[in-house]
Amino acid sequence: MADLLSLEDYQKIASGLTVPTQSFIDGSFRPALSGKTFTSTNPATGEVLAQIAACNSDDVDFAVAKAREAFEDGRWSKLHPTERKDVLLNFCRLVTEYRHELAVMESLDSGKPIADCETIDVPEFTHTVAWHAEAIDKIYDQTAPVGNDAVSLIVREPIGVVGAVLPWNFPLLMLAWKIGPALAAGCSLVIKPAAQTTLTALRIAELASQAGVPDGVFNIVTGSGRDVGEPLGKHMDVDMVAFTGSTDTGRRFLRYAADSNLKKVVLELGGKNPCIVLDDAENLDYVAEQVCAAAFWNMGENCSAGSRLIVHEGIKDELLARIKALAAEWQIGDPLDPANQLGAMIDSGHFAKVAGYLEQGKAAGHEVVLGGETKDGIYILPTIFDGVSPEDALAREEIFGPVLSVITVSSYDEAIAIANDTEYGLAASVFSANAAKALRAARAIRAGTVTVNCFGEGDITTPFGGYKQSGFGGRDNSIHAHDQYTELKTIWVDLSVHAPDDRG
Ligand SMILES: NC(=O)C1=CN([C@@H]2O[C@H](COP(=O)(O)OP(=O)(O)OC[C@H]3O[C@@H](n4cnc5c(N)ncnc54)[C@H](O)[C@@H]3O)[C@@H](O)[C@H]2O)C=CC1
Ligand code: BAL
Repeated sequence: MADLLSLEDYQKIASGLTVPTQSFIDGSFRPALSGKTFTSTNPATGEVLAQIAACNSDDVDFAVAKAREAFEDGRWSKLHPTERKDVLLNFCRLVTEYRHELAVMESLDSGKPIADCETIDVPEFTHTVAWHAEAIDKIYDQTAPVGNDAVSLIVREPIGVVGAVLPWNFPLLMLAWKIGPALAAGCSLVIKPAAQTTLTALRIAELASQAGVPDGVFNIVTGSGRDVGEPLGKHMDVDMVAFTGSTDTGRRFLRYAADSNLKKVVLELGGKNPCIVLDDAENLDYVAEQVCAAAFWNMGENCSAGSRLIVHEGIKDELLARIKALAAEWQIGDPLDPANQLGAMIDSGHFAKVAGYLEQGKAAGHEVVLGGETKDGIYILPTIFDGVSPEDALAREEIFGPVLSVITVSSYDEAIAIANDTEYGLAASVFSANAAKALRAARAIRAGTVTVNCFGEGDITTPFGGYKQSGFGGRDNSIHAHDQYTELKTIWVDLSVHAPDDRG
C-alpha cells in the first residue's frame, strides 16, 4: 500500500509543481512547430494549469521520422533484451522516486482522487512496465515441426513505429498498458495523450529519457484528436496504432488504417458492463461493496464500470438497501484531499453529458434510490436508478459517470439474456454461491473479462480487452500484449539441398 500524505502536504506539492508544457520529441521538449498552444485546466477548480503545445500534422511527421530513425538504427530495437530490461527497471525506480509528484500532477490534471492516484495509478504504472521488462528476456521463440529435411524458426520481431492514442480516464495507467509491452519488445513510440490530460505523460517521457531510453524511442505529441490523433492514424510510416477510448473514435482508426498503409490497429473501447447477482449470492454486504466499486470507482469514468446491476427479485430489496447505505458513505469533493473517494468529472462537457443522463432518468420516471444530483457544477453524486428496463437508454448507453441502473430479473436465463443484450462486450461480474452456476454464467456471457464473486479487471498477468464493439485486434496486459507489438517471422532453412558428404 502506498504511503498517503496529508491534504496539506499534497497542497504544498501542488503549489511547488513545475508542469511540462511542450511536446517531447527525440529526447527534448519542443514547442509546437506552429507555435500554437492550448489551455489545460484543473477540472475541479477551473484553474489554468498550463499552456500546452498545440501540435499538428507537421509535429506528427517530425516525431514519426525521429521514431523511425531510432527504430531502424537499432539503438533500442536491436539492444539485447536484458539491456532493455535493465533500462526499463531503472525507469520504474525513477518513477517510484517521483511518485508523489506524479500522483499530484495526475490528480490536478484529471480530477481523480489523490488516494487512487497514489495507491493505484502510479504503483500500477511501475508494476506494468516492470512486469513486461522482466518478461522480455524470458520469452523464447519457436521452431516448427517440419521434419528432418528442414529447420523452421518462428521468431518475433518488434513491429516498428507504434502510435499510441490515449484516453483521459486513466492517463498514467493506459500509458503503461501501451508502453510496457511496446518498449520491452523494442518498438519506438509516438504517443498522443488526451488533450485534457497531458501532464504526466510528458513528465514520464522525461523520466524515461533520464533512465536511459534513447532519444527518438519515446515521443509525446500533444494536441487534439483532429490535429494529432488523425494524422497519426493516417500516417504512412506508422506500423501500428494502439488506441483506448470511445467506440466511435476507435471506428475512425480503422478507417484511417484502411485509407493509408493498412497499419495494424488495436482498439480497447467502451462498455456497458453487467453485474449479475443471482438469488443464491452470499454475503450481501460484500456483494454490495463490490457493486459500489464497479459502479462508482473513478467516478464511473471507466470502460469496465459495472453500470448495469442485473439482480434477482428474491434478494433485490435486501441488496439494494446495502448498496445504498454504502454508496452514501463515499466522500466526494476536492481531489487532492486523501479522504475523498470521488473527485471531479473530467471537464464541463462530460459533466453536462452525465448530468443529462440524470435528468433523462428522472424524466423517464425511474426511481432515484440515491443521488441524482450534481455538486458545484463539476461533481456528480453516486446515483442509483431502480426500475430500469433493458430497453432504456440508461441500460444501453455508456454513461461514463457514477450512475448505476438496476434491472430486476426472475431467473438465471433472463439475467444472462439481458447481460448479453448489448452492443458491448468488455467486462462482467457474476455473484453466486454455486460455483458451477457462476462458471456457467461466466462462459455464457460474451465479454473479454468476467469476474466471479468480485468486481475487477484481472491483473497484469491476464489479458484485457473486449468482445463485440468493445474491442478489436488484440489484448492489453499479460504476455498476449507482447504479441500485439511484434510481428511473427518464419525463417525456413532447407536442409535437403546439402548431401551428408557436403558437411564441412
Ligand atoms: N474506453 C475508454 O476507456 C474510454 C471511453 N470513453 C468514452 O468516450 C466518450 C467521449 O470521450 P472522448 O474523450 O471524446 O473520447 P475519444 O475516444 O474521442 O478520445 C480518446 C482519444 O482519442 C483522441 N481522438 C478524438 N477524436 C479523434 C479523431 N477524430 N481522430 C483521432 N483521434 C481522436 C482524443 O484526443 C483522445 O486522445 C466518453 O463519454 C466515454 O463514454 C472516453 C475515454 C476512455
Ligand atoms: N479500466 C481501464 C481501461 C479504461 O477504462 O480505459
